[in-house]
Amino acid sequence: MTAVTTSLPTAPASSGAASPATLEAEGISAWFADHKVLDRVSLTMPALEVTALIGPSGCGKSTFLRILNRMHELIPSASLAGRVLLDGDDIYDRGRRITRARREIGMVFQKPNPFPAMSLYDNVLAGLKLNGIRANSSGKDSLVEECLTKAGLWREVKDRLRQPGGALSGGQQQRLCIARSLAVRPRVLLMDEPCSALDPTSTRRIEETIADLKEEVTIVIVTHNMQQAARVSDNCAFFLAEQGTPGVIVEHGSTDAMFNSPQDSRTSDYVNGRFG
Ligand SMILES: Nc1ncnc2c1ncn2[C@@H]1O[C@H](COP(=O)(O)OP(=O)(O)OP(=O)(O)O)[C@@H](O)[C@H]1O
Repeated sequence: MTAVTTSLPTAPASSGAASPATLEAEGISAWFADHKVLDRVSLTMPALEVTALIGPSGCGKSTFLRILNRMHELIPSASLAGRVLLDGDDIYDRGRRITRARREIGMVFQKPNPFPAMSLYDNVLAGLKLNGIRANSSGKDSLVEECLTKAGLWREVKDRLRQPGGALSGGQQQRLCIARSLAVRPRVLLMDEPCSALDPTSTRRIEETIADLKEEVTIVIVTHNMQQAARVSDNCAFFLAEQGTPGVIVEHGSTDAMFNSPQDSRTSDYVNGRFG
């Protein structure tokens, strides 16, 4: 139990985790200036499950992921159409704060990005201040332990919490970033190729962390690694942008079905490594 409190009206309760939410994308199209890169993409990403977004380079997976937590609109030339519903509420609703969407729907990036000179302890808590969430010191201590434990890093770092974030290995840094994301109690965690900069052992460690986290938070992961998609996800969506056309979802469904009995020959070719 933590003593985290917040000034935000919709913030997580003073103790316990926020509940995982279902995320639904409805008819998402996206542009960079007049270049259309996604065309009417719809996908349900169920709570308590891991959804993998797969497909060749440039088909719009990362763009789609950034639309899911309102990061796409940070790019000056970017625009979009469609809706994103978090347990039925449109995150793009005019009355809804952008910071709320980014807190409820966290993001872990390809390259671990801890604050290198900041202590491990402060790295975990870095998102609290940004989100206007207050905690007393015992609340902070327990939150740091809880998030590092969930991220699978606590045992490795519990005796050196005052060391800088930059002193960790790449894989540990990525788990630190996961702990930092968890500290603001997200309901969904988006992961954009979180293992692509990591060695196989660190990759396996992150995959174990993902498996442990899915009871806590809905996970959507972009990966180029088909073995990884098969290992970590419950559902997959296969994106494709053919011959300069905008990206679409060719097929989506349970990971088992996508890998063992795909309906579309392009899905079969992709998951079996015949292109991309
Ligand atoms: N900031 C940007 N400005 C202009 N075009 C962009 C920008 N970001 C992405 N694009 C274009 O949007 C399209 C989709 O890119 P995106 O990065 O979403 O694809 P992706 O499937 O995630 O690729 P990868 O697997 O290589 O990361 C590409 O044509 C890309 O060149």
